[in-house]
Amino acid sequence: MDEFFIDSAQHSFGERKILNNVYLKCCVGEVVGVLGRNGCGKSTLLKIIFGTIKPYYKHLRIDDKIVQKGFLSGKIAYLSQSFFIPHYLKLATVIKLYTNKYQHLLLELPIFNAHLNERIGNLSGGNRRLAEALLIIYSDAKYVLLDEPFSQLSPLLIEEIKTNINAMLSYKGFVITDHYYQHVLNYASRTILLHNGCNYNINNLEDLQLHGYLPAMLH
Ligand SMILES: Nc1ncnc2c1ncn2[C@@H]1O[C@H](COP(=O)(O)OP(=O)(O)OP(=O)(O)O)[C@@H](O)[C@H]1O
Repeated sequence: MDEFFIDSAQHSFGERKILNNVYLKCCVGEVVGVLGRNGCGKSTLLKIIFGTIKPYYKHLRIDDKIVQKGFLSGKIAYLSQSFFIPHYLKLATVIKLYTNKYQHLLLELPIFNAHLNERIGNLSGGNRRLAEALLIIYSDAKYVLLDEPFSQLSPLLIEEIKTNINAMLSYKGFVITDHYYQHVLNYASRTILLHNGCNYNINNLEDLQLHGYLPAMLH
């Protein structure tokens, strides 16, 4: 099966229980949205899947194989909330370092082409965020976890992210967390909400109100 899932994810920081019993599945060809209030554990969940947080318990399967840390399988890539590429590297160098199979697609992108000889630290904050997101989207990994990919981006760059995810959807599955909930709800194939350490399926704004993510009198 071309899918990964994490089941029964449980994690606490000290006495504070963050994830109680969380399930998340992602197939190749779909974009799964993950919403939730600040501090509910979205990044923690993605880091557990990627393998940089060791949870109290989890069952992680990638393409029918039980896996301890996602990154060790080579099939999971994770875009964190903070910049991860050294500021002094030129974009052209970074593309060669971070991509392989889909490198030619990335090099052909007009938005990248204009900046190839620039150092990544000299790009505007939004363009740097976009560049890092595109490197992860076009990485070799089959499943891509994007932690707030739309934050700092103007509407045109948000569309650029979506266009490039669409371009890779036949090869990959994507998980996206973001507080731009309308973008997530409208764009994702399906969406879950993390709340009180558990996951809930979300179909519309009313579901988000029901679980207290949105104020009741929004519309
Ligand atoms: N290393 C850590 N040590 C202790 N507490 C932590 C640690 N990392 C995260 N936390 C706490 O765990 C909770 C969940 O954090 P997490 O970053 O997963 O939330 P989030 O849903 O991604 O939030 P946001 O939407 O604000 O990015 C928060 O209360 C946070 O303060």
